[in-house]
Amino acid sequence: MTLKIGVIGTGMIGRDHTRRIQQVLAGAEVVALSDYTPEAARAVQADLAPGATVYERGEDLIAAADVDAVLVCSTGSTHEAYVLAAIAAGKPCFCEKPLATTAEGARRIVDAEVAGGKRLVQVGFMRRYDAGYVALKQAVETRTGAPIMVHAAHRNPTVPEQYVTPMAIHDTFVHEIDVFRWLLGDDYVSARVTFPRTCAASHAKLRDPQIVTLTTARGVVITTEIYVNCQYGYDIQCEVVGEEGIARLPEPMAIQMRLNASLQTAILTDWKDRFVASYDTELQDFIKAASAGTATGPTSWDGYMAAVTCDACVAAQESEGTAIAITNPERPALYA
Ligand SMILES: NC(=O)c1ccc[n+]([C@@H]2O[C@H](COP(=O)([O-])OP(=O)(O)OC[C@H]3O[C@@H](n4cnc5c(N)ncnc54)[C@H](O)[C@@H]3O)[C@@H](O)[C@H]2O)c1
Ligand SMILES: O[C@H]1[C@H](O)[C@@H](O)[C@H](O)[C@@H](O)[C@H]1O
Repeated sequence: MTLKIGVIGTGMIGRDHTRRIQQVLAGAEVVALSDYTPEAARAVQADLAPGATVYERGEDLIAAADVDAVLVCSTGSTHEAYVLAAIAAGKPCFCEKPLATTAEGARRIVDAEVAGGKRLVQVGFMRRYDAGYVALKQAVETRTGAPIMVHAAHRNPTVPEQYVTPMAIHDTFVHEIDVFRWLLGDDYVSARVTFPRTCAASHAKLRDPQIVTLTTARGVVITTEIYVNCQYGYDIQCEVVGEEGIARLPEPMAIQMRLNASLQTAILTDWKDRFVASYDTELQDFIKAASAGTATGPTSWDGYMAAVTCDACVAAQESEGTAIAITNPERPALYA
């Protein structure tokens, strides 16, 4: 059976996911497209999915009889309503991060999915599918002894002008928030943010870089440098210090060169290249589960816990240097 997918939001990532479904992955085809700007959907239709129907409204795409499953790739603030509509229609739904822009919104999705009694939502936290993070998790679980500290960095070369201080949490650090919960099998109890001096490449509404310190329920302290104007490349670093040893996230594969009296390897500059294989694997996983009428991978609960943690981190930005407590509500049995 070929899973018939509808894609809502045909901007950068909606286009890229349509390409991978149409040209890379097995078992699915894009039969419907929708975007707030219909020309954007029609452009993706022309380039990648000539057989797809273009809908002016995402709600109509979700309701369409020939759409088996939905990808929500629109602007973050629109995710909640579309995911709730997909759950109401009983259709599996892959939602790009964030699941919702508020913790309350993400909780409404959790409650709707729990009320329906089965998993229908996968959140696009693709790092869990990255071969390097999978190997790191295995090393932490079997080799390093119990983790004590994590040192991490999330560096982007530049960001657009409209990127402001809280986005370093909601848009960027949200990946670390999810992947460290998964890596350590632990939840957060507090967040603190400190700001070094702002770099010259930034602007008045963006304090960059910043350092976020998360503490987990088991007492692991995670420090992450978020530096989104680092200039030199797209660089994701992570080192876990355990009782018996240290495990480090591998660098992306790169040819090592001996040239002009120096030893060189290139550093990637675009997040799409850094995680290209993980996007493929996460969506193939979605196709497999959705073909069986359900969902797998990162859950609505993970999306909700990420939103709760984001809120605490933004509060921590606003009260620079102060630890903000994070409460962990009881996890519903559906996400055990
Ligand atoms: N997992 C990742 O690494 C990753 C990477 C990039 C983006 N994202 C997420 O994907 C989402 C989209 O990001 P993007 O970079 O493609 O942004 P984008 O701005 O390129 O595309 C967003 C699209 O959504 C459309 N849109 C806006 N409101 C809409 C509505 N109500 N209904 C339908 N369409 C609507 C816009 O017209 C636009 O075409 C964001 O939530 C972003 O955080 C995730
Ligand atoms: O939307 C992007 C994307 O999620 C990248 O993975 C992240 O590195 C960027 O900071 C963010 O702006």
